[in-house]
Amino acid sequence: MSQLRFTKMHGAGNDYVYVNLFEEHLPAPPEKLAPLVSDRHFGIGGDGLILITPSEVADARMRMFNADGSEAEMCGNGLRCVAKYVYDHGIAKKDQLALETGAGVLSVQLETDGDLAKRVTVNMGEPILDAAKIPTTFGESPVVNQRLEAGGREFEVTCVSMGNPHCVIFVDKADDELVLKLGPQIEKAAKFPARVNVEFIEIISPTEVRQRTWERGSGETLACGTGASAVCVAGVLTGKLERRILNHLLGGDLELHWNEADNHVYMTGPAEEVFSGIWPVPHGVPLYSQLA
Ligand SMILES: N[C@H](CCC[C@H](N)C(=O)O)C(=O)O
Repeated sequence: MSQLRFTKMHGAGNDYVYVNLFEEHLPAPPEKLAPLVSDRHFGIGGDGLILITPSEVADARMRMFNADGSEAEMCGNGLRCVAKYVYDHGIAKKDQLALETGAGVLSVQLETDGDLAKRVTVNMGEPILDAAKIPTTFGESPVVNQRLEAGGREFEVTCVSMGNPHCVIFVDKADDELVLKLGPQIEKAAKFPARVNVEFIEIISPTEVRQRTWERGSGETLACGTGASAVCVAGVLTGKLERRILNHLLGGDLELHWNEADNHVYMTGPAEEVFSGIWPVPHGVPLYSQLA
């Protein structure tokens, strides 16, 4: 019987199953495991699977798989938790880490309390505003206040990539009709060849917003760190927000700053370890040992 040792962590309620590949070996392809471990009734439960692996170019590498098994280039809440895990478990006992992601090697600053990391700031790098690189099929760049039709309604959308694609929509009320009905339609809209994460934003003030998120490959999550970063950029591009904002997400708050000096976005927020365990891999999963 194949087993998988895992750690459950969350960043502002965006929870993932983490596997430390410095010590473990995956018994099966991650894209097959992600839907199974993410199942909140028949599995461990989470928004997806995150692998923490050795890196040739950084203190560690993060690979992130959504609950549907699709691999994403970057995960903001996930990277804060990876940083905390790397520090707390002694993989690299430094309060400034370099972490390899699908969006490049990113630098991370930890606020520690003795042996444990409490809050984490990620330098998310520069936003990608070129339409074709987001990717979207909108003609002009940057993609600001473009019209998108979904569910028989028309929206003004602003699109940004933080290594992964985001479609930001400023609304009066981010209700279930928008998030749960239109979110999945926009996620798969033809304008987004790689699908897209969708952020519905209520503006409280030029420095404060409330966000609900329909995530590519995972559905509604309690928080989305790359999404919150994209919202900060979209807010500045549309003239609605200042460069430094507080974002209230369902699962907690994130602080964002799109720094004019270096054009980098900085995201600060919590990272929590919830529990560790051993998951017996169910019969029928195509194990590597059987694929050989
Ligand atoms: N669903 C996203 C990946 C997770 C992003 C989010 N959980 C975050 O904290 O950035 C995508 O397919 O691009």
